Amino acid sequence: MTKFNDTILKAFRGEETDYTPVWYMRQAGRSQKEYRELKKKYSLFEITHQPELCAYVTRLPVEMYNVDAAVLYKDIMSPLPAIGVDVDIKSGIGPVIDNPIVSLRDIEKLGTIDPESDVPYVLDTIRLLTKEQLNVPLIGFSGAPFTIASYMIEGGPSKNYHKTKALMYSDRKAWFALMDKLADMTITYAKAQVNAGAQAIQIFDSWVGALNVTDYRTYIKPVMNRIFSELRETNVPLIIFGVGASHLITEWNDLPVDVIGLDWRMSIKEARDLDVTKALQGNLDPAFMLADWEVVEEKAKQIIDEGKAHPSHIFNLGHGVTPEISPDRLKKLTTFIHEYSRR
Ligand SMILES: O=C(O)CCc1c2[nH]c(c1CC(=O)O)Cc1[nH]c(c(CC(=O)O)c1CCC(=O)O)Cc1[nH]c(c(CC(=O)O)c1CCC(=O)O)Cc1[nH]c(c(CCC(=O)O)c1CC(=O)O)C2
Repeated sequence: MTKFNDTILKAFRGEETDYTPVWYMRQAGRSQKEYRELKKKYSLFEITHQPELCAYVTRLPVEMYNVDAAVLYKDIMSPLPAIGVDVDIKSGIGPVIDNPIVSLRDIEKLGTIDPESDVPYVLDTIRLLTKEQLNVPLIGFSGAPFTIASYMIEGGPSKNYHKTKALMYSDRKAWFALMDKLADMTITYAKAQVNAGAQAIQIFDSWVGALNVTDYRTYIKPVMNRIFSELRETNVPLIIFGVGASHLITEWNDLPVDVIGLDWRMSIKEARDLDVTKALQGNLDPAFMLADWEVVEEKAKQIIDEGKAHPSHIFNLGHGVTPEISPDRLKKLTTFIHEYSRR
């Protein structure tokens, strides 16, 4: 195995690096033909239950693109069965929950996660990857309470989160009970990933941008503060990410996180101009990946240049790699970022 490359961990911690490190959300998955072949035989959950296979899927983009980190292949819904939520991932739809949460009674029935007995395969995959296979750090992750709750309440993906917001606005007791249960799950699950070997944790609050700032402060910020404060004990870098959440970025800057993941709606410079002090991750609009290479290169240069002026920057897309994006493009972009950013 070649020497372990910890560049991205330095960038996560806000230290200057020799070049801009890069990883891509959803770098493992449907954009790769090897993955699509596997999916003819196995579902996402079937892959994640087999550590050797799951480690292979996780490693594939690292080997193919030379990215600076691996991200554990699984879904934000993966821990839900452990707390008693029956979830299925349906092709072309996404996560589906047949018995959505409607009341405090449903919330009180939710259990707690014991990672060693409930998701041993996740921990085994991490051990395999970090002890034997990877020469770059492994990023573990968990969904955040609002985003997970939105699937549990809506029963699947949603455009407007009306049922989720209705519960939040009308039954504070139920809402905070749900946030607390999901926070406990997130903390226990993320800590177990670190204990097994994960070297950074990203918390996906993908859909929290649906809330305004005042409601974020009232209904979400306290629970996010608790999650990150407790995860600080692990000493690994902590990343927060959300889509369409630029209006919440100064709220996130208050949280005990190391890195803020930006989607494409706000530039790195605009974030810095708001006095955001954390390391920044992002933020090429995945749509650019379908445009002519010259266009991609020009936009990537701008992001790298703005990132260099910031204490620390990690290149990523503004959201996950979509199935249409070609692996050749991802490889070319990774090489370009590494070469162009070298100091
Ligand atoms: O069908 C679709 O287009 C996506 C369906 C979907 C899934 N989870 C979901 C959604 C979105 C939704 O419906 O709300 C729900 C889901 N999963 C996830 C997030 C967080 C986010 O992306 O903002 C979310 C919510 C937000 C979002 O999807 O944009 C996270 C996720 N899914 C997954 C991974 C692991 C990985 O990519 O290595 C990761 C995390 C790490 C990372 O970003 O790299 C894997 C995953 N989940 C899923 C799929 C597709 C189906 C499959 O191969 O069986 C796949 C594989 C792929 O993306 O190609 C299912």
